[in-house]
Amino acid sequence: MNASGDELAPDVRAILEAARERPGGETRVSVDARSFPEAVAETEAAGRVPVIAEVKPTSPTTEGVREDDPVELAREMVAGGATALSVLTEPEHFGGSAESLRRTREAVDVPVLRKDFIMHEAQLDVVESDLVLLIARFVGDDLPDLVEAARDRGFQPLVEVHTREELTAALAAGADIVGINNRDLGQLEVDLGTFEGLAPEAPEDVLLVAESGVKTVEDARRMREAGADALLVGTAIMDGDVRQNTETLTQ
Ligand SMILES: O=C(O)c1ccccc1NCC(=O)[C@H](O)[C@H](O)COP(=O)(O)O
Repeated sequence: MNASGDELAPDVRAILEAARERPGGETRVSVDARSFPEAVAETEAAGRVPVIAEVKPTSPTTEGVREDDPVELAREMVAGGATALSVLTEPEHFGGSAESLRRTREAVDVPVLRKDFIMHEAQLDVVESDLVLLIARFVGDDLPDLVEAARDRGFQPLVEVHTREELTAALAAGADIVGINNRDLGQLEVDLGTFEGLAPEAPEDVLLVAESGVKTVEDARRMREAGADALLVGTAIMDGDVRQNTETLTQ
């Protein structure tokens, strides 16, 4: 696997370089995590679509910055029916912070994903969350150790993949929550066909999250029909009334 940064979009190379330099926490965290699989099952039982709504103030592919208090946005997303939240903690390219995550998790009772570009173990110790994102392409051969290190701290690791090779690596590392990212980190292009192509390769007992590019109810339906247990949605929820947008996608 390629963790070197070759063939990545310039924005992604910059994200990766900054991530490598970012310090970790000084004290090992220990999390009493809210169960994401249980939250998904409860949403399904209620006949709604499990959505992880993302508090994403900005990104390399978004115009402008949303300056609202992340806690207020998060509350609106939960009121709109979000099963879980994703909070960006990457500061330089996504406008996130560990403090936003800490405050948000305190204010809601749904599971919260820490959305960042974690490169080494000490970076797991920056802030508590229920789920933590590990990107297979970025961490390369360190993936099994990072999955174990995350679980040792009580986190539920969400391992992100984009290719068959990365999916194989995620499963070999013991991942049981896998995000298939429709956004290609090489060109930053989004293709919902990525999820459709890879989802059948995952075992039944793996919880599958369709990440990126879900904009409409039709997109959501398409991902669910392809086997998505949950959807991770940022831009389409952040653009306008976040409560209304979440309600529309979770119905
Ligand atoms: O969203 C970006 O512009 C981006 C650019 C470079 C690397 C990663 C990026 N996004 C990370 C994500 O995984 C998305 O925030 C997440 O899947 C939600 O996607 P979307 O609903 O399309 O905003």
